[in-house]
Amino acid sequence: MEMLLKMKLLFINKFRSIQLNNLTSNLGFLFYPTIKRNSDLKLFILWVFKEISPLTQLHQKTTSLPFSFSATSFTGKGIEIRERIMVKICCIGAGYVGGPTMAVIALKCPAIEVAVVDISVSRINAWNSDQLPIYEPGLDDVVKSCRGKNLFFSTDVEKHVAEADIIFVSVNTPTKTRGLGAGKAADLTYWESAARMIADVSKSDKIVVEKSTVPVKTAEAIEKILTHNSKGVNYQILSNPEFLAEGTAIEDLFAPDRVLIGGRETLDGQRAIKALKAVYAHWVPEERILCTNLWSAELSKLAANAFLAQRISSVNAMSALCEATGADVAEVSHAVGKDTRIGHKFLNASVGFGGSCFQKDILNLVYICECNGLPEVANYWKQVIKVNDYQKNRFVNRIVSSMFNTVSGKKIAVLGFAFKKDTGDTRETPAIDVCKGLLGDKAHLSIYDPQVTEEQIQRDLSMNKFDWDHPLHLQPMSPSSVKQVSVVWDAYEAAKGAHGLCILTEWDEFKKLDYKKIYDSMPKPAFVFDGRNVVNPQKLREIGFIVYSIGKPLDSWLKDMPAVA
Ligand SMILES: NC(=O)C1=CN([C@@H]2O[C@H](COP(=O)(O)OP(=O)(O)OC[C@H]3O[C@@H](n4cnc5c(N)ncnc54)[C@H](O)[C@@H]3O)[C@@H](O)[C@H]2O)C=CC1
Ligand SMILES: O=C(O)[C@H]1O[C@H](OP(=O)(O)OP(=O)(O)OC[C@H]2O[C@@H](n3ccc(=O)[nH]c3=O)[C@H](O)[C@@H]2O)[C@H](O)[C@@H](O)[C@@H]1O
Repeated sequence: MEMLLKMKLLFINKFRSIQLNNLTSNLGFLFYPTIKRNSDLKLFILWVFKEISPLTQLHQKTTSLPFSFSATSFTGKGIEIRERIMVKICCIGAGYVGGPTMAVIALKCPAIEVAVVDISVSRINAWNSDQLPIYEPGLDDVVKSCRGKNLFFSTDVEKHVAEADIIFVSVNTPTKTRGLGAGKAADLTYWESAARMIADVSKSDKIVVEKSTVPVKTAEAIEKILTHNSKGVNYQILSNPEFLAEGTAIEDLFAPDRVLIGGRETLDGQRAIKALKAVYAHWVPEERILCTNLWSAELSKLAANAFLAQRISSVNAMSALCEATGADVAEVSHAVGKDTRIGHKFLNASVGFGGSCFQKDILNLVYICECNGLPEVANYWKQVIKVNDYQKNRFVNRIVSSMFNTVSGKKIAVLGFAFKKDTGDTRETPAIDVCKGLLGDKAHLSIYDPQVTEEQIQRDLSMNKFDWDHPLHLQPMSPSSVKQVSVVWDAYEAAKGAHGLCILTEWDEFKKLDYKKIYDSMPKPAFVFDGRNVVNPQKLREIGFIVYSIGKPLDSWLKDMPAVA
């Protein structure tokens, strides 16, 4: 059969059963790969656009899921289409989530134009420079391969929002520090202002996607803001929470365990889900894209973080018992994790979990439980945070009590400040609480982290709790620096002349340090407090150190000392 006819038939068959409203998204997402490979492309495209254009115009007028169209252009031998039916995505919030997720969408979907916008000029400038604002393995390559092609970073928030078909909102959702729910509830100020701005500037229908982690039922509130200010524009709200972990963000985005999309159970809601699903379907296998109702998607994100944090608090609670009994927490978690029902991941005892989300999201969950009259459930989850605080306090108390009950005037070297390895992020890092605890006992700290700057460490140590979770320009600008803290760029320099050395982040390089050299540079007795179980305590004891490792059998020096917070 003549190729052109074949293609027309294929086209007609393929789209016969599809409603007009879905036609264009299907054209864009499904059909393009087929026609791209055909030699009769030019004639076929002309046919499609002659016949289909009127329909697409109609589509734009009638559907609640608008898609932008650009003219096709033919180059060279008439084979290549440079521009075609194109979806435009805009992401509000160019942070740890917005930046990497959008970069990966742009990489995997060359047909989609992605604009990432932010009110922070310095952040956007950094995204447009060689020095990206966040450190994340693999991110540079992804950004470099799409930036300026189909990935753009801009402060022109309103323009990109107005042009977009799908708007992701990935702004801060900090813990409230004042008023109703202070210390627990999520502060939705930034979300609300983003929603109001979307309503102000939108002239065409939009799919608005919750990417930030938000309380259950936020979509309802957002829907109200948008529809009450809609000026005839239709909005569909989807919940598409993000599960990436920092340090492995690109890996996680390339091969997610699952992508979760929640939407309304109406026809329009289901269409919106389909449109977003089509974006992820470019690289995520169909069975990994889970579609649910809105509230399940919103709650699943809070539940997932709560479950993960709960595992860490469980193993950390065990670590205290190990120290009291002579058991070794690494052996216990290995034995427990061998049970396939439990699994081995996320069972590493530590000085406590950190990061921008676990604590915030559990507090948020606790607040939601309380508001729904479920105090027992709220208390259950609250305990996860209490154990985490206990673990950090216990660590500080171990240091102070080992060193003759005072660290006043003593130099303590701190290795690692980020909340985990392979990131420069310090939000809610346990290092802040440990350092503040030691400073409270008048220690002098010499801190080294391969990815965290002096300015950041000083800010973190002088900022109030939760102040960090706001756009940069709204954070306290020049907090006074803490005098007993120096920040150095080498672990050996940090340790020189220190009475004790504590390891607070599990950077690989801390495993390979020359601890004999370090020992020789320290006054005696020399102590190592390993909050991440990165060193071999036995080897260090052979050098001469007094060693405390979380959840490991205690050094004889520590045995009679008070252990608990
Ligand atoms: N960091 C992480 O690994 C993960 C974070 N999340 C959630 O994603 C959300 C964002 O988190 P991050 O990216 O870490 O935060 P972030 O602080 O790195 O980024 C948020 C960005 O939003 C911008 N912003 C705030 N209000 C704005 C507005 N009205 N218009 C334009 N830009 C605005 C800020 O300037 C900031 O650059 C939070 O809800 C968080 O809980 C979810 C999964 C993982
Ligand atoms: O919502 C979020 O922000 C994200 O929170 C976590 O990701 P992240 O905080 O980047 O890093 P994790 O690897 O989960 O580590 C969190 C903290 O727990 C600590 N941890 C982790 C694992 C473990 O076994 N023990 C332990 O102490 C880490 O050192 C770190 O301080 C979740 O893993 C992500 O799925 C989620 O998307």
